[in-house]
Amino acid sequence: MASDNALSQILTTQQMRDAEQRIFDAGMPEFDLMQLASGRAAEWVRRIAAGRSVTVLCGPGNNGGDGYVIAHCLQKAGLEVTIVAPEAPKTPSAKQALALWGDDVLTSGGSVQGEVFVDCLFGSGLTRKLSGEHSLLLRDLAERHQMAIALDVPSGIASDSGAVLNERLPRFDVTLALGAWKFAHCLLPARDKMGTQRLVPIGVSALEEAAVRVTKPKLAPPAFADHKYSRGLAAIVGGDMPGASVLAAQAAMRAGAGYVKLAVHEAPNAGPELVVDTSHVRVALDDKRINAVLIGPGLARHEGSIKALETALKCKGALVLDADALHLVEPHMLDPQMSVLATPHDGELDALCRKFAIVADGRMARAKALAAMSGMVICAKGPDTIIASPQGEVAIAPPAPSWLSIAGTGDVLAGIAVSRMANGSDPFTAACEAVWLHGEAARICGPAFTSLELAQSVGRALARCL
Ligand SMILES: NC(=O)C1=CN([C@@H]2O[C@H](COP(=O)(O)OP(=O)(O)OC[C@H]3O[C@@H](n4cnc5c(N)ncnc54)[C@H](OP(=O)(O)O)[C@@H]3O)[C@@H](O)[C@H]2O)[C@H](O)CC1
Ligand SMILES: [K+]
Repeated sequence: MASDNALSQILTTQQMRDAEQRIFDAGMPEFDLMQLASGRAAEWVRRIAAGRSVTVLCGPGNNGGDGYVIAHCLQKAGLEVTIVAPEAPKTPSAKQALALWGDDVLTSGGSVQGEVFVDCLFGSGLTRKLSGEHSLLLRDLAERHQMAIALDVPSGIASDSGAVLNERLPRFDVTLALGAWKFAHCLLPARDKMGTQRLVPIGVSALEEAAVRVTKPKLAPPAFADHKYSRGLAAIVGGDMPGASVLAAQAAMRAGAGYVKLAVHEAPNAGPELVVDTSHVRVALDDKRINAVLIGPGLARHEGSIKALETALKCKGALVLDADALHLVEPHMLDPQMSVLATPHDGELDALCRKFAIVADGRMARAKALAAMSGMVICAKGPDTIIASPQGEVAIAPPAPSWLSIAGTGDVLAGIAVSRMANGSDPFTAACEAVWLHGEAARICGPAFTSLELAQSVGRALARCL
């Protein structure tokens, strides 16, 4: 498992430096690590270039040092290579790398006509926005080549926040992350600049406190002796707009729970496979066998909804709060003994942060602070979904199809999550599993699907995790 975690962990610049330091302390000289990292990155560039000429833009730090080594490896492999370096190397390893290259270096890019461009101007050590001169050089070279590859982090992007510091930065076709993922590889707007991403492993070990990328969960089929209650009973509380809770239930039935019950005051037009309980929500939820409850999708916001939410909160078990429930819940209503997962989109995250008096910059900081303050696991959903636990764990979803940007997909996500929690997953694990299954269901659907089709694909997504 440790090696799996090392490949999915997301490190800050400081954590990356500490990890490198541990490698140096274990006896590897700094320049050897640069040669190892750059040699492996060069192999990616060589395959992508497929015989085409390569231009490498080198900066003054170790990202630039990597560039000189990559250029050297590619030249040795027989490719035509040009280096543009507006500044001389400053670090000892970058100076050694220039010496290894030992050939001409252009200080401006005006006359360069290559086919594949590699950006090694700045990487994780970028501390401020690019100067006008650097920004223009980068854009100009990227535009004059057929394709652009960024080494580690594209220049002009803040590694720890994913902020894009300059306007009109190029969009890269490929980004090669060195040693570990950085937050910029996972968060918008940076991720949108990076094209296809590949991780170049260099032997960094797994860090217990590191954030991780959500990876495919390993799920088990039901045991031979299992029955519907041992697999988990999930109750979904519907409201004035029952369509949303039907979508959640359709997803929940395919995500692991053995029994999904929809509690609504009026039976919706749904298939015979769905168990609908139209008794009062107090009666419907008064069942000790219920393992997890979802409330929020289609609930509406009125006195009756608050009563339903209070009833759900009295169940004392596992709870998923979504949509309207996130607007209705108040800090004093939450019992610290409960396992609660909240699945807010950006507007709902804002509303929750106001209620819990959270003041923090950026979605990740807000999700982490809200989780710590409220005791809930927060799944801040969006194109770069962030999952944060009260204990400080953080997971970020890998890219999912942009076709998910339709109404109803949030209801499907909440339905998967409550099913996983009824099946026994803790809220943080359930959120990671749900996010992965949701993305995979969208990939199975292909372009332009409905939310019901998405819910109906969850079973096939789950099959890929067995
Ligand atoms: N991940 C690994 O295990 C390895 C990574 N390597 C590579 O090293 C870089 C990080 O190298 P580092 O030297 O820390 O940083 P950079 O090369 O990104 O640049 C830092 C230098 O640039 C100056 N700076 C910062 N921002 C700007 C700016 N906007 N304009 C001009 N200059 C800037 C900074 O100095 P200041 O004092 O001026 O701030 C530094 O001189 C990582 O990305 C990998 O590519 C290694 O190869 C080993 C393995
Ligand atoms: K770079």
